[in-house]
Amino acid sequence: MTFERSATTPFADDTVLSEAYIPNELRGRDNELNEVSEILQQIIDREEPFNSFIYGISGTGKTVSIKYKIQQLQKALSAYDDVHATFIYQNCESINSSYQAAIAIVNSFLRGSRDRPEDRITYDYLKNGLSTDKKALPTAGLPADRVYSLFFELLDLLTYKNTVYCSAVQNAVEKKSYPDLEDLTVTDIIGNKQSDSLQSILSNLHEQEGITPPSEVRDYVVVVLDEVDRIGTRDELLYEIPRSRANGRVDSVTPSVIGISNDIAYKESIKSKTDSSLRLKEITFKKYNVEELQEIITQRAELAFKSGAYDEAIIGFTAAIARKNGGDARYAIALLQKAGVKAKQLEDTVVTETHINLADEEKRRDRVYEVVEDLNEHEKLLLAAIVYHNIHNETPISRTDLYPTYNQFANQLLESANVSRRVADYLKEMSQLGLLTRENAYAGPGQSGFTYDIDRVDYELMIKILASANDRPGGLLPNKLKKAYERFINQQSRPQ
Ligand SMILES: Nc1ncnc2c1ncn2[C@@H]1O[C@H](COP(=O)(O)OP(=O)(O)OP(=O)(O)O)[C@@H](O)[C@H]1O
Repeated sequence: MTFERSATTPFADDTVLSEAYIPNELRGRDNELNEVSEILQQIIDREEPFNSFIYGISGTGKTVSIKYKIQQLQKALSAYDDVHATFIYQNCESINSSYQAAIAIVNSFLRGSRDRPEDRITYDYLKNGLSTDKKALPTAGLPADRVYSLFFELLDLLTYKNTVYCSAVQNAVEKKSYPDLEDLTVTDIIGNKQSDSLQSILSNLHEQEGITPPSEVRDYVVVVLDEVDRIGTRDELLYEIPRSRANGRVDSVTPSVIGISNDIAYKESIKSKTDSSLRLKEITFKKYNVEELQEIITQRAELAFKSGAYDEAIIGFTAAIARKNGGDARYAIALLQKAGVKAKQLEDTVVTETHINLADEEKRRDRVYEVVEDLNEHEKLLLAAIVYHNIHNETPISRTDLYPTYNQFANQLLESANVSRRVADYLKEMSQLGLLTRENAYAGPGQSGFTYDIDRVDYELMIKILASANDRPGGLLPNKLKKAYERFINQQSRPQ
């Protein structure tokens, strides 16, 4: 097969549907954006910064709003030469301790600064200023104290003097070619070299060239810890960063922190730990309603698709689906992207509700797959038991009626079963994950209060996942369920 550009692609620019894209305007977040502005405004005003904790369920625009506001602040800061701010963004999704987060941040500077020319000076200076000559810190093995000292050393180095100023002086020296300063190094400029010629040039630069002297600039460092709940509740950077100046761990910069999380339990744990000295401001991002989702979808669809390549009806349709999924803007955008790909595969020139439906189905299947894969062995077998009863039209089913089937499956495949009380916890958890539906059906003393059911369309998927579970031959698919499923399929394919 040779490659040719598809004539039927509906996309004008699919990059606007990627997670990295930051829209020019954020819809439906006026209150939240105003609150974020309030914290960042302190920096423009050269005041003590607020620390903040941002909470909201998944897809409510927390990350994009922070990035958007930081971009705006950075632009605004160019008008003020007496403030300098460095923003560090760290996603903690795959990090499980403050220790690891500190290492990741130090390493992103050690590694990243070399790749970004504008940070070259920072890197040169870091090399001289950080008390390590490693190109990257190992992710294990260093004592925690050492890691945190390096982390705070790094924050303390991220000043105007070490970066913008240093590079302005170097440029000026190069332009004017001062022969006796040809071998000038970063460290010389920063002030360790007290030569008269350097000092007179510096004062000339301040007066004649309008380069602000470092003594007039206040330095801020804002550390954004996204998905901060992942780093757990011990030695938290979330508390250490705001206190680092008072504790003497830094003295050149004023650090602050923005923690972001969608974990309600973490939010509650923060509340109980914070005291007023932290100046920790909590901001809650509301779920999007259908109208707000429509605005977000319209904005993306207009940029992503060619004119006339989507049916207007998909806007409301997609918004309604996303609202049912917890008002999740990420889900809505992912549906647009998948629907566009579906239309292209089917060589349809217009993206319609049909493609959105196909995309939604595929995404739901992917989600079920992920959730089921993460269940423990006993939960998987409970699921197997419910599928078994569902095939026999015996659901909704109570825990009491379900238990013997689970017990049999678990004894056969795992050689032991959990007690009924534990099974109740599993069932509750699985309902919360959206795998099972749970109905209150109180049937009198001694009876289980709930009944459970599962969505019939997912049989094939469930069987597939169970059969490949836990890397064992035959997986966790009980024989009895396998046979019941095969009979069910045969009946379905028999002519009526
Ligand atoms: N108001 C908005 N306008 C435009 N796009 C938005 C808006 N809110 C969210 N999005 C988009 O939706 C997606 C998810 O947003 P974001 O990552 O900010 O959510 P989140 O609240 O941080 O979610 P999580 O808790 O899962 O990390 C991103 O692609 C983002 O650009």
